[in-house]
Amino acid sequence: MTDDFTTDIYYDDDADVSTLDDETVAVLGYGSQGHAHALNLHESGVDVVVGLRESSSSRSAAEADGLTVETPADAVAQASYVSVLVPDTVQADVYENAIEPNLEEGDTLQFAHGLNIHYNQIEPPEGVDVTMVAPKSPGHLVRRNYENDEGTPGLLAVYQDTTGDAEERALAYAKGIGCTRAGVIETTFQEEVESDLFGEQAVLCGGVTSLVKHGYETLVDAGYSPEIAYFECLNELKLIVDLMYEGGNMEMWNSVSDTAEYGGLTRGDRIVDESVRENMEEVLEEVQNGEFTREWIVENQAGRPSYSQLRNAEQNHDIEEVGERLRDLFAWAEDEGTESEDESVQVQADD
Ligand SMILES: NC(=O)C1=CN([C@@H]2O[C@H](COP(=O)(O)OP(=O)(O)OC[C@H]3O[C@@H](n4cnc5c(N)ncnc54)[C@H](OP(=O)(O)O)[C@@H]3O)[C@@H](O)[C@H]2O)C=CC1
Ligand SMILES: CC[C@](O)(C(C)=O)C(=O)O
Ligand SMILES: [Mg+2]
Ligand SMILES: [Mg+2]
Repeated sequence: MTDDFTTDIYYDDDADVSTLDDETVAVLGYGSQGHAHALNLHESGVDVVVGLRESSSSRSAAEADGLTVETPADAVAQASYVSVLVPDTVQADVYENAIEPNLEEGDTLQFAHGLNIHYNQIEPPEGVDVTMVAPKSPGHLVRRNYENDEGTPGLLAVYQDTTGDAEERALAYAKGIGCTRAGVIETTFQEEVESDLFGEQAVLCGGVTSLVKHGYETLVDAGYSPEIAYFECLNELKLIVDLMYEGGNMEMWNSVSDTAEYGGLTRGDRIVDESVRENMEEVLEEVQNGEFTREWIVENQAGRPSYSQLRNAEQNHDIEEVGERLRDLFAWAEDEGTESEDESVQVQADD
């Protein structure tokens, strides 16, 4: 742990995976986060059981990876530590039907995102610990980083500590999935949920795709070739962000030409201007006052009509088709799939 920051940050030396010796960890779900947590914990020496529906399409993958698979209810019944890694929208239902009836006093109920606890969709009983270990990364990279002996930063929060060991146990889990290699920041469920929802909506997922599409459309509508617009506004973004990731904005500014730096510094704030900042504040308020989560719950209850429509529009945007054709021609292009797509990007960055 270091004292240099505004909050506690934990590293490998602060955690001990053997805290979970003699315990079974149930990982519910084998999707993006679930497969990464289950495999990383398993390879860290933790006894893991994966909880999946009988009909689950992920069952064969988990079994092929050498893991024991049970139904969610049976997995919880066998375990003293339950990691809830099914989608946020089904967690309340899975909790009611499979988790709550099988929880025992002293068990740990853990999340990778605090939405259902923070917005009161799940109300855990007294007598169990409720914690969160939230990797700040897509699950496939949590797995890849672990396999490469690297770590993934994460957040840790304790919502309810009845055993007195909640923090120590969550730290052991965080080490088991590789997060303490990179640093685990102590937080609260509220701070994790609100900052995560804001970040993915305004900057990381929503903001950046919108910026890319607007840039691409502006060039194509002005008569430039879609291929050039794709490389300029989407492909090169990864290379620019790699520099920001490695050394902050200054490393990026130092690497690009003076012309790019002057143009960016004088024009950037004209694009993302004060009105964008006001929009960001509105989006944050909708997260804080629960409006976004209420909307998302109703959208799911209605069968996701808007979500499906928006997803189709995104899928049918020209930039997808142009990008697919171009990526197929990359020298390192591999078979389809998240792993191979991730690989291809990595090779490009290393070049
Ligand atoms: N995606 C990410 O990288 C990140 C996610 N998180 C958080 O991690 C948690 C998990 O998210 P994520 O990994 O994206 O989830 P996924 O959508 O990838 O989870 C899919 C898995 O959940 C199973 N599942 C779906 N519905 C049910 C159900 N009703 N009952 C039992 N199992 C079910 C699926 O199996 P089946 O074949 O049965 O459908 C599959 O194994 C969420 O809280 C999320 O906010 C946090 C940080 C990043
Ligand atoms: C940025 C999206 C994320 O919050 C994540 C990968 O961290 C998510 O919910 O998937
Ligand atoms: Mg998120
Ligand atoms: Mg996130």
